[in-house]
Amino acid sequence: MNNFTLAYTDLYQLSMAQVYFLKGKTQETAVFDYYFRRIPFKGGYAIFAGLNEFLELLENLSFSKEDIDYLKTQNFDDSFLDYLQNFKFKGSIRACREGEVIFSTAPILQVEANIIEAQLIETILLNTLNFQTLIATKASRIRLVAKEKTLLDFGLRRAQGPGGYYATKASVIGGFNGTSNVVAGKDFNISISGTMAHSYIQSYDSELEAFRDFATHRPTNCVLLVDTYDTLKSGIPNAITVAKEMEQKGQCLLAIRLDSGDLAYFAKESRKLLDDAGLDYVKIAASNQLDEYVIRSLQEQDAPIDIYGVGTNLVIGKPDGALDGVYKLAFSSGKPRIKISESLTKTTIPHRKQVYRNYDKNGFFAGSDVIAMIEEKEIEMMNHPYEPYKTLNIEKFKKEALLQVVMQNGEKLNDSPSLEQIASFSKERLLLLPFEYKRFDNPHIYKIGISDALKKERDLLIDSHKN
Ligand SMILES: Nc1ncnc2c1ncn2[C@@H]1O[C@H](COP(=O)(O)OP(=O)(O)OP(=O)(O)O)[C@@H](O)[C@H]1O
Ligand SMILES: O=P(O)(O)OC[C@H]1O[C@H](OP(=O)(O)OP(=O)(O)O)[C@H](O)[C@@H]1O
Ligand SMILES: O=C(O)c1cccnc1
Repeated sequence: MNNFTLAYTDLYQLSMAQVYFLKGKTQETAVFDYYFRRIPFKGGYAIFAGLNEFLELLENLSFSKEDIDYLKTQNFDDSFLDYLQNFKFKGSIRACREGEVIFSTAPILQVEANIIEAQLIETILLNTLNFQTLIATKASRIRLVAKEKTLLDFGLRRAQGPGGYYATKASVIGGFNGTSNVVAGKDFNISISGTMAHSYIQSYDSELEAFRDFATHRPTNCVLLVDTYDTLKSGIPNAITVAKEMEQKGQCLLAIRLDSGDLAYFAKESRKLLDDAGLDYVKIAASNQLDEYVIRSLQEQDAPIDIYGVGTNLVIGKPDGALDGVYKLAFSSGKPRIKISESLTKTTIPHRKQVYRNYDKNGFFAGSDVIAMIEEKEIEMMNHPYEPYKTLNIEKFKKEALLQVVMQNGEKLNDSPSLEQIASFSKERLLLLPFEYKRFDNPHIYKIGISDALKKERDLLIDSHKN
């Protein structure tokens, strides 16, 4: 699916890059931070996703001859277009591991490159990381309430165009088990599964015949959709008949699927009918506008649902639809850089930085990360980034540096982890986050602070610009 070129960008990146180029800034180093300001879904954490695709894209990113021909029609300077023709990203990147549990304000990733390269990759970076992080976070919330139940992504048909491809991948990072999306299954080695549509049953004069043909010609992992006409009076009795016929052939019906009505009620009644027929191994799948709240409710109602198929609400990241991740200049030409805003929360944090996660004595996340200057070693205090008098003593906590070098001279330093490895890392990390931060309603606020040294630098820079 990755046939992007560097033209996958916003025009202003190219306009700025041309100015840098014509001003001879091809050797000028810049550092940019990637972070977001607000945790999506009013939640207490997010899950970082998309890093692997981003690094792979970046290694191969260039302008095609057709891109350059097109740019020739857009009033760019010929010498700049010659430079773009040979463009290759040669910078370095430090980042959290993909799957990491992340919070607002602290950099998740830092790019260091010549200013033209660093600027030109902004759009594709944000486009890749914001979306996958949003969807992995949504998936993680759904996993939290679904406990050990099987979660399948059914969203491709309602995704924002091709976004569905990466939504499927991100949903696995957040804890989904499989997908109906065939191409994502193939490319990312995700287990694919599926049932049948109402149209298939409607196309027959008899629901029973429809089930029977399906079971005969597609017996492996066969799931029968039982709600086309009357779930309890027709769908389930017909499914039982076909399950019994399958038994005669040494086959097993995997599941029935409910797709409308009161899913808890129908699941309970269906379970009874199946069990009474000696089909306790036949699972119950449910779908229909599910999200973390409906699934939480179904779980609380003890609905005997084994498999949840989740589509729209997952892949479009409803209700947020976007992560507000931003890419901000922190350092260039040997100087720290800042963007000042009326609102302190929009004032950027300058310098090359490291982010440390604090651990409590039991090895769980202690509820705070501190952003420090990259060269700082001992950090004893952290300051609220925007409220001057709020400080926290963090001396006693064990600390872990979250940003590690993942790309140098434009080359990835490590082999790409498999999706399974990323998902299992994410699961392990989420286990270290106390429940209060995972709560949907008014979750505990995870503290992000800045070190004394960084605060001093930032405030000096604000003062120097104000004067
Ligand atoms: N027992 C339940 N507890 C909580 N939410 C449920 C329960 N059963 C179903 N839901 C959810 O309630 C919503 C019902 O939506 P809607 O009224 O559109 O469904 P429906 O009328 O049964 O289905 P359709 O319109 O597809 O025939 C869905 O999001 C569904 O997942
Ligand atoms: O509700 P979502 O979470 O988005 O899950 C996917 C939905 O897509 C399908 O319906 P659709 O009406 O498209 O096709 P169908 O005829 O197979 O039901 C499926 O039956 C689910 O209801
Ligand atoms: O396999 C299914 O049941 C399925 C796939 C996509 C969307 N809705 C349902």
